[in-house]
Amino acid sequence: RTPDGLKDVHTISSFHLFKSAIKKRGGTDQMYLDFQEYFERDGVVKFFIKGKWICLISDPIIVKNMLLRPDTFPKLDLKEYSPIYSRHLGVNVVHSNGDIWKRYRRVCNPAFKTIPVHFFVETGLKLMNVLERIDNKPIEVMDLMQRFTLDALGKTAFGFDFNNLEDPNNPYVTTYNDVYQGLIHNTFVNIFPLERIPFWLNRAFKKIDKLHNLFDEIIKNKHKFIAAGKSNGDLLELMIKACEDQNNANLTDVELRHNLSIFMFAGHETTADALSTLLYLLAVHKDIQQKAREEVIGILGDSSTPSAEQLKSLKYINMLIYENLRMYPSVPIFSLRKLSEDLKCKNNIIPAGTVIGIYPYGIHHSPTLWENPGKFIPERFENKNLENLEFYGFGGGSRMCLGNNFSLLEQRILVCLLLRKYELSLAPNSIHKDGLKIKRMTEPFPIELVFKRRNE
Ligand code: HEM
Repeated sequence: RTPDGLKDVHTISSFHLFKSAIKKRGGTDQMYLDFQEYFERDGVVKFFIKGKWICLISDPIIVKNMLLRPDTFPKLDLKEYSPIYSRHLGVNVVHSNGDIWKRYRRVCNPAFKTIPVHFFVETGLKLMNVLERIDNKPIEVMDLMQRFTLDALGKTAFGFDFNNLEDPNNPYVTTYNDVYQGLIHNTFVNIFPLERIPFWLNRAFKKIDKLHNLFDEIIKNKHKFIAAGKSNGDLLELMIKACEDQNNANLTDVELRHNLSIFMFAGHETTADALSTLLYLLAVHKDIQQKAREEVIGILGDSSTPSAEQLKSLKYINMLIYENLRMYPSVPIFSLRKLSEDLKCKNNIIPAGTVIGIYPYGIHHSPTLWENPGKFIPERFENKNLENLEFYGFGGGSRMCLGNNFSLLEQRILVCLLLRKYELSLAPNSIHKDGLKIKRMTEPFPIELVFKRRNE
């Protein structure tokens, strides 16, 4: 039954959600089109999932206010949402509140200050080797980007090589994918109440525990590595060292594991999706692709890989990255929050206790906030202060993305390497020739691109 306070908020029916999942028409773009009238008029719609009413908020003023007052709009305890998420991610820096969150941030912040860029370059060069072997034939980029970002994140987060680019079927990758593709990012698991079936849940827990064993082993080895006086500069090492600071409370190995798991959760698919849609946009906007290439060649000169200084100067590439994230925000719904007080949203008063999801797609595509929101126009971000734009690709306020610079660097490096060497175009007869077709949430149907070697 709908609670009284939510009666006037428009409902996306469970049948609609089900139909979207089955018909593979569950993209966040289609959801916005189907319910744009209500998002624009009320700034909120609701749906029922995992035994809860969830309100999706797209009103920019309310969203700004929510992000500036995290104590009034705390994150939902994962235990209340899903046993699977809770088992894998525990209490971590994304889903915690108050003092626990502050304690985690004190340990994580210094780790993200010095990002070991060379790992991105090394992994990027490995990806170039894969492309070299393909030789002008169409290749599916979403899979390729997933493999690249997993390898890059494994190395930068804990100095571990998943080797997904060279050997995608190795047991580490399979163990990881069993949890992420099979459970965490699986639409059916997220829509249907499978977690209520004890047999199914037990099997899911076994897969999660297997991945935990791998992470625990990595943490154990890292302690030994540091004790031997060695250094690699990855996030795990920097976090362990930050714990040694007297002002920081020590994190237990389980807390370290929960936070490393959330870095994988928050940083792998997000960057892979962003890179895939960006490469697609470059492939279909040849003029923009050429302008971006000219910037890369102008700044890099003869060097084949970018230095940290050169990366800072890539202004146009940065604009492309932001505009891509505006059009295709790779976090389509922010981590859920629970209202600690009633919330007035235009004509509705949403009662305290309601679960809320911030919906950036609705803000980024609102015709009242952006001119021609469906068009790829990187110049929107030229000389603009991001705070003055209704842009929430990386969140906002004190809970803003901790890995935004990490991801920006990773994306800039890969775009540089690719544009310098290849000309990108959409494969002939692509289903995306009249616009990107999204299958579920932010996941497009496979995108085949041709990487044609340039005559330098
Ligand atoms: C294109 C890539 C990425 C996008 C679009 C993105 C987006 C976001 C967004 C929207 C939030 C805010 C969520 C909320 O308020 O509920 C967030 C938070 C966060 N992100 Fe990212 N992210 C990306 C990459 C990464 C990477 C690579 C990492 C780490 C390796 C990372 C780690 C985090 C963490 C730890 C938080 C939580 C911060 C806090 O609550 O204190 N993200 N991200």
